[in-house]
Amino acid sequence: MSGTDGTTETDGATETFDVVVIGAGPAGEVAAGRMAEAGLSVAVVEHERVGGECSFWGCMPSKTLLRPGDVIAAARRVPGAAGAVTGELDTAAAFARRDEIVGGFSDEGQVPWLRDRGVTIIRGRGRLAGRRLVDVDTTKTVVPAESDGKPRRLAARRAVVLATGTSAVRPPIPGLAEVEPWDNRSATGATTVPRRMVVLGGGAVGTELAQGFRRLGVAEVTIVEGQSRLLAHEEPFAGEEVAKAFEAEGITVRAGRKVTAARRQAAATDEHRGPVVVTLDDGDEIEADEILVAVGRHPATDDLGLETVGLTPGRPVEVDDHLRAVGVRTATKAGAGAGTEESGQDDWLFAIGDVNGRALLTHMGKYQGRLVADIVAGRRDAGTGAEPVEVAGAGAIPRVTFTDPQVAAVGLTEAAARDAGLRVRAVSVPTSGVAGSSVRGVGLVGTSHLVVDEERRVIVGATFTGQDVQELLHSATIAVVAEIPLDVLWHAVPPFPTVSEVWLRLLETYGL
Ligand SMILES: Cc1cc2nc3c(=O)[nH]c(=O)nc-3n(C[C@H](O)[C@H](O)[C@H](O)COP(=O)(O)OP(=O)(O)OC[C@H]3O[C@@H](n4cnc5c(N)ncnc54)[C@H](O)[C@@H]3O)c2cc1C
Ligand SMILES: NC(=O)c1ccc[n+]([C@@H]2O[C@H](COP(=O)([O-])OP(=O)(O)OC[C@H]3O[C@@H](n4cnc5c(N)ncnc54)[C@H](O)[C@@H]3O)[C@@H](O)[C@H]2O)c1
Repeated sequence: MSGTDGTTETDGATETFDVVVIGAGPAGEVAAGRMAEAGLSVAVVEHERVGGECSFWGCMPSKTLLRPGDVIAAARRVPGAAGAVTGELDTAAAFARRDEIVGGFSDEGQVPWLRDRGVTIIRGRGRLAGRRLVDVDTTKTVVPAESDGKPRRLAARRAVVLATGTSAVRPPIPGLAEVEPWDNRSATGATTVPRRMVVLGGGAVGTELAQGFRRLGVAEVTIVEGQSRLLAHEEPFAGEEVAKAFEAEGITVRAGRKVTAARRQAAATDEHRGPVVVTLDDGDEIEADEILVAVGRHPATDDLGLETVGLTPGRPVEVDDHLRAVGVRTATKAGAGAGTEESGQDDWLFAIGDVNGRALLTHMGKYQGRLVADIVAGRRDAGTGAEPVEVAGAGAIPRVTFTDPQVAAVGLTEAAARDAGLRVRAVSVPTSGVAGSSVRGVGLVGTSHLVVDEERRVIVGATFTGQDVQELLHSATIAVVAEIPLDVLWHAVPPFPTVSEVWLRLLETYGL
């Protein structure tokens, strides 16, 4: 098999590209587009919608549904504006805006970005079929009009990139499957709000959607979280502040509790599914109209043909710092006996985005997509000539939970830094203690917090809670990634009156 970059070949049975990407979510899209821009011939195989979970059932619809409640809450904190908020949140208009944002659940708006770059989109379900080979079942697509239903075999000259994402975990709780709980897809795609809702899991999905639905009009919302606090992976104060705000707006938080059983009280009718009752491990029962399960994600590797290259299905695809899959069965070596195979590192299989389990965030998947595109296209570091490495994955992952108050964090928590053996000191100040916060309204809450590596005098973690703190985060991300010494940061003067003056207060509190 031979070919020049930028061309596609077919021998009738096998179509050959430089690169085959499986999955056109944010990670796969970015990787495919950037590789095509570099002149490679690229096929991307997608069985649902170009844009993936984020565009249709994740980031975009969830943030759209949160926005009306956020704006109203922010206006109510501003004397002079508060009195102008006289009506109720218009739930129907919020859902209509969500429908616009998800393009009516069509990917027509997303496809041109790939096609304009010359990427071939193949509708169907992709599966590895051995070294550098991908089989596509073109009957398995939600866009049958673009498929002739015939099986296709694709060969990749340079690389196969797995970007198949995840789906919601449904824990094996007795009765849970039978009550047909909501997951992120049913919740972000809802067209009505239930009167009462139980949310299982107080992580990112659970907290955002619990508050979103409360503000959209759900009368009773209860979150059941197995760990001792909400957002258990963040600094302890973050989950505590979110829980306090939730309780104040009528969301009940049952932390440190497990659901042991679920049942529906009555049989479903056309109009009504009947109330659902969940039993907790302390014997309490909670009755609701819907239960949302938000307890984490399962990688889409169950039926991806991983076993054909020596990897184990049903788990995240482990990768090295160049995003190459670890443990891929290497090709038969010349001179070795027929059928001899060696297990070890091979260089053609990459896994990016949620499917590698490193950081289940759109921006991190896209970052990994850019890195893999550069590696496959042969770009090297201008200074060292080295292959690109995933620098941000090691202790510099930025994340924002879009609750009110928001939780925006990058790098290590204080506990994680200590666990990593660092000698750290943490400082914190109230986010509302600066003039920039006062002009934004009254009753604002939140904390700004830095974790400083005492030996190097650099920031290894930062967390900001409060209203609209998401835009503070990138300054912290730059400080963490660039390892800027505190004494240099002292000369980065925050403008007055902005909330970024918390940086000044934090450095002063540290002792500068
Ligand atoms: C409710 C919710 C809210 C979220 N909000 C945010 C947020 O605000 N910010 C943020 O950064 N992250 C957020 N996330 C996480 C974000 O959605 C994911 O990190 C992101 O979608 C991962 O991108 P991906 O490309 O790796 O996978 P996905 O988006 O899951 O895309 C994978 C694609 O692969 C396709 N696919 C799978 N298997 C095959 C196959 N065998 N053949 C062909 N195609 C296949 C799928 O159909 C899908 O299109 C949220 C998640 C949820 C659930
Ligand atoms: N704003 C954002 O960037 C955003 C928003 C939503 C999701 N996401 C991403 O999606 C990923 C998945 O989110 P998620 O909320 O599903 O998972 P998660 O891992 O963030 O949270 C799941 C929570 O469920 C709890 N849990 C697990 N099993 C339980 C059980 N049986 N009973 C009660 N609680 C239980 C866990 O302790 C955890 O707190 C996140 O890791 C995040 O990276 C990001």
